[in-house]
Parts: sequence; C-alpha cells; structure tokens
Amino acid sequence: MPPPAEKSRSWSSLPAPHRRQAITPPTLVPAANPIAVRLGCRRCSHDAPSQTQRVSMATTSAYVAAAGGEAAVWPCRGTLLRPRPPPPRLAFLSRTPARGASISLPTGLHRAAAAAEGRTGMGVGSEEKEEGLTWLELEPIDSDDQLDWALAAGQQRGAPIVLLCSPLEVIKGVFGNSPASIFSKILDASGRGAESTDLGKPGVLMEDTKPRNLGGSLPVPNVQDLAARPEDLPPTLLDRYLRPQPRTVDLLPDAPADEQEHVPVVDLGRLLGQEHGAEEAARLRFACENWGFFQVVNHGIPEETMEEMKRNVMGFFALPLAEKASLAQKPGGIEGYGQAFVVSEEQKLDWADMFYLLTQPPTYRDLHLWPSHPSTFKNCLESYSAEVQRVAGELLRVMAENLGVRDHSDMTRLAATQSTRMNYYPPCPEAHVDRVLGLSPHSDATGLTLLLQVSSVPGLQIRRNGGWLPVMPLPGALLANVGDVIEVFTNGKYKSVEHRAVVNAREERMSIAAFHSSENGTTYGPLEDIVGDQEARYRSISDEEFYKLVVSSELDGKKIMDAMKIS
Ligand SMILES: O=C(O)CCC(=O)C(=O)O
Ligand SMILES: [Fe+2]
Repeated sequence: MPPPAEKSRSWSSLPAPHRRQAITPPTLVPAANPIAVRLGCRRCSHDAPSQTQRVSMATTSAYVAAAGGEAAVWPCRGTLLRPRPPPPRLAFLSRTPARGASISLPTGLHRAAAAAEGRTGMGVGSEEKEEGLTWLELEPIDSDDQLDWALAAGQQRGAPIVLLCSPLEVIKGVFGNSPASIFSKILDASGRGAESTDLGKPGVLMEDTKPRNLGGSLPVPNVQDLAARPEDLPPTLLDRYLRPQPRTVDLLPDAPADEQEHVPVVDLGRLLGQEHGAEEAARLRFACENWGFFQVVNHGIPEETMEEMKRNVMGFFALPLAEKASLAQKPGGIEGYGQAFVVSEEQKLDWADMFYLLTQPPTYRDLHLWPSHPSTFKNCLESYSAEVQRVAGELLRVMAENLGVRDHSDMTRLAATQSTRMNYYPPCPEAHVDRVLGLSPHSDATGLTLLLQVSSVPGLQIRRNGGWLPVMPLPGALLANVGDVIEVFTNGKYKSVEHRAVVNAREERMSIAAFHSSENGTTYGPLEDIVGDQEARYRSISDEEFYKLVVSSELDGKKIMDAMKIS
C-alpha cells in the first residue's frame, strides 16, 4: 500500500502555534550536548491519525539508536522512550523519502508552549498520556536560515535534535546547496566534528527509501492448522503438497553419516583476532569458494540471547491461530504471518508456515506486525537481530579482504538491512512424509544468510555433488550461507548453494533465518575489483527490479541466478 500522502507543509503555512516559540535565532556555537541527527522520514507505513504521530514514530528509532536508549513503541499510540546517556558520537541513521526537511524536538517543550497558550497537546493524542520523552515535529526547514535557526534552538534547549530529510534532489532544490555542506554545518553545531559512525558516513547524505512493496504471495491454507487435524485433509488439498517424486531418491547415494562434519566451521573470535586471523580467513575463503555454507561458532552472541530467541519463536508459533492470523500478511505484501513465493494455484506447496519481518534497520520495521505475545518477543528480536547483523558485517568484512575488494564497504553494505524469516514445519502425516517438502529447493536471494535452528530436529539439506546432503547445525552455531547477491557481486567466485527443508512425521521443526542485504535503492552487479579485466558474468540491475523478480517467482532452485547470468 502506498504511504499516506503527506500534506504539503512549509514554514510559513504552519499554524501560528507551531511558529510561536520563544527562541532567539540563531547564534551557532559548538554544542555541549550531542545532537542526534537522523536522515529519515516523516512518514510511517501505517495511517497515523496525525502528522505529528507519524513523525514521532519515524523518529523513535533514530533517537533510540543515537541515545543508545531503549524504547517501547506502540504504532499510532505514541512512543515511550527511556533514554540512556547520550552516545559518544553523532549518529547518521537510515533514510527514507519525505517531502521536506524538518527538525524535531522532545515534546516537553512543546507541551510547555502549548500550555502557555492554553492549548492541550498540539495534536499529540495519546502520546500526552505516556510518561517520558516523546517526540514532536517542530518545524519544517526549507532554507539555510531555518536550518541555522533550528540548530540554534536545539542548542539552547540542550535537546537532541532529529533532522528528518528528504531525498537528495529535494534537499538540493530546497537549499540550493550541497547536502555535504549542510551536514557539516550540523556536525559543527553538534560539536562533534566529522567523526565517522558505524551507521553511516558523516557529511554524506545517504538517500534511501523504506522498502517498497514488491509484491506478495497467493494465500494458502495454514499448515499448522491442517497438520492438527490430518483426518480432515481433503485429497484435493493434500495433492497440492504431494510432489511427484519421493524425496529420498535424490539423496546423495554415498553420503557417509558423518559427512555433515565436513561443512566447514569458522570461528569468528579467531577470525577477528590477531593471532589466528589469517588461518581462519583462509578457512572462510575455502568455505565460500567450495561450499557456500559454513557454521559460525564463537560468534559472540550471548547464549541467553539465542536461547531466548528460540523460546520466543516457539512461543509465537504455539499461539492460537486467530492470534497469529491477526499478524497475517496483507494482500500483495510479504511481511507478516503466512507464506511466500506462491505464484500459481498449480504449484506444489510447502508444508510450512512462516512469519517474516523486516528487522534492520529499525526504520524499516512495521511494528504493527511485531507480536505482543510472547511479551518478550519484541525486545528479544530487537537484540537478537542486532547481534546477528553484527556477525554478518564482520564476516562480510573478512570476505572483502579475502576477495581483494579495496573498499570493504562494497561488501559490508550487504549487512545494512536484515529481514527475518521464522519457519514453522509441522509434523507431516507419516504416509506422505516422503513426498512432501517443508521448503522447496532454492538459493537465498539476498546477500548473507545466518540461520538459527530452534531444536535438534533435522531437516535442512544442501545441494552437494548432485545430491542432497543433510546438515545439522552444531549446538550454539549459526549456519551461514552465501546468497544470490553475493554470487552476483563476486561475479560467481562465491556461489549461492541450493538448499531445501524436509519434514518429519512426528516432530515439528522451526528455524530462524536472517537475510542480510544492502539498503534499498542500490544496484546489484559484479564488483569492479573482482571483475578486473575479465568479463562480467552477471547483469547489473536495480535491487528493486531484482527483488520484484524474486518475489514473483516460485522457489525453484537457482532460477533467479540463471536469469541474472549473461549468456
Ligand atoms: O529451515 C531451514 O533449515 C532452512 C530455512 C531456509 O532455507 C530459508 O528460510 O530460506
Ligand atoms: Fe534458504
């Protein structure tokens, strides 16, 4: 669904109370307090009742990330922030388009101003009732002077400022100035200078969009529900799950039982350390070149975080169907509870349900779809997803080194976004188990996947030497695999590997796959440093075009890569 159209607003068109602030404009001095700057959006993906609330939702994650704080967010109902001490550095966060630049300040001051005018709340609605800091839009900025004014206002109030920006061309049009000079002004005003951050490059406007809707899947029955009453499964429906060929026939003929030990293991602690770094990097290179899959151990994610994530996912899938269904995918969208990649009534269906969420960066999240039960789910997913994203970034950096990519960010940008797919494979009636698959053969259409298996029930199989090799993750390990985007970036040097999930007659199985990719609005194509003087073997296309192709296709081996190859 397109975002709600924003009312066009300008400084002078604002109602008077917005402008009546007792601030002496502008004498910019280096700030004692850091100013949090967010290049972001003034819209939310949902219909908030007021502009103000949209802004407050959009700024939440910026503030939280900048302040290193915690937040509990209720879509359209306001935001409760529990700030922690300010961050050591200025943070540039992710970006989405909006019509104009604006600056936001904490609401307390607005409340004071509103109260002085005998008004209550300036349209903040339920936000007023929450304790703690909330955010309000202060003013749109549409000139250099106004920017100075707002920065000075922020300084005077010692308040964190959230700057919400438009796409690059709008900024250029409005300010007639280069974005870099605007941002260096902000950096100077913050007293932080041009420090770099983990989240972006200061002085560089990173133009971006919230993910566009790239399409969805045809609706399918809920498999957990079908599995709960197999006797009611009509033969015509069952037929949609039964594949022509028993799954056992294509198992690797001679796969020794212990073959899975050969899926390479990479020790992240060693990889990042001085002493064994080179040795471990060679292991990573070998895994990427020869397997496309490896297990990551010693990754630094606290065991408790992993275990809690598993408990929450189990708890979520154990909820009554009606409660899960309240988080169902919307028609034409992929995020939420349901299934993906079903594009025709004829195709064979997977014996599984999935719950899919955009998890990083925080501004990409649709918090409507984050479950309230189990009550720990949201916080847990928040911590888990950040940890996993860190691991992805670290692995990608060493991959860049291994590949001789000079600017590591060419690879590490593939950890900029993350989506999390929680898979639930119910037990399948014994009589059919051999002809039913939990997840059709596919390669992952993103950059790097990190998979956490929830229990010890086996199910994952990878394509190897012409057959299917069962893989059982080591306890506490994450299973990593190279996705299609890395295959394209590396011009085929690292290949994504087909895999599938089989089902079990008696036991349910769950897995949590975190897919990492670049921000929206980029191009996918072979990296120059890798192609060198050779031929590019894959086409370069926009990520949007790429993902539209992915979402509108049935999961079918490496079909997407075939479409990307230059023949
Ligand atoms: O459940 C599994 O082990 C595999 C999941 C997977 O491949 C996916 O979600 O893409
Ligand atoms: Fe996968």
